[in-house]
Amino acid sequence: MAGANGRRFFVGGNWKMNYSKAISDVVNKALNNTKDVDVEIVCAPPALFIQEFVASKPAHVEVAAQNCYLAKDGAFTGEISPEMVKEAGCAWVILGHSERRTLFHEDDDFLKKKIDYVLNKTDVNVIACIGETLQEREAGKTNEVVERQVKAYQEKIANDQYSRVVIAYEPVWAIGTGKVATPQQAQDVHEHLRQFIGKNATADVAKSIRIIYGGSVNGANCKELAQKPDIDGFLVGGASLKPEFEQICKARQN
Ligand SMILES: O=C[C@H](O)COP(=O)(O)O
Repeated sequence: MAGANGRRFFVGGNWKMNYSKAISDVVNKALNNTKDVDVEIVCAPPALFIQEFVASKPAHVEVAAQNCYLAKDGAFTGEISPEMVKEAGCAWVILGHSERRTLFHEDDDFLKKKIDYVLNKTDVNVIACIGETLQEREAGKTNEVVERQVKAYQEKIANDQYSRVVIAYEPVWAIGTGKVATPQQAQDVHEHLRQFIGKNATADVAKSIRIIYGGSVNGANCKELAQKPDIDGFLVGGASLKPEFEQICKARQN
């Protein structure tokens, strides 16, 4: 069920390169306590453990891959295809995470091709990440950077495909640092993005697209962030592996 603004709250848990049986047990315990919560929950374990998680997770939780390539199969050592992601039980894939951009040199042009492939060749949904570095923020370039990044994705998203896309705004300086953006800082960027996305698509898209925030979200700061009108959920790293993930999934509840 969607919220008053028509957008269903969305919480993603990005496990990154972290896995153990103990972590999986902790997450499943937290998730089992979210069955009656009106929120879309999507967890992204490392690729090798997707099928194990699919077999153990509660039914209301969806699964994402943390990345994929842009072909069905072939000589692409180390990669997995969107089709394989789907076959393993994922309804979602995360694209363009800042760690992929920075450590693995994925740029807007490459990500544009990836989102094109995923949306047009499969029915896998996309969590499309964007976000500025500290240097870019301090130089007053936040809007310029996120506009460039989101526009690259938008070039390949047809108006009727936006329901399959969630935009994750993750300021790089807030990821894994404990320095969460203030609710107002995040709201300002989300509001700007919503208007910008609408200009490149339609007013209906602007109204319905879900824009989630990521960067040091935890059980203590999630409620205040969740009150902001343009924050439609979270992409959570570290805290998605802990019992507090339950509270984060419940951030919009009274
Ligand atoms: O994908 C999640 C983000 O990178 C946030 O990670 P974090 O919650 O550990 O800061």
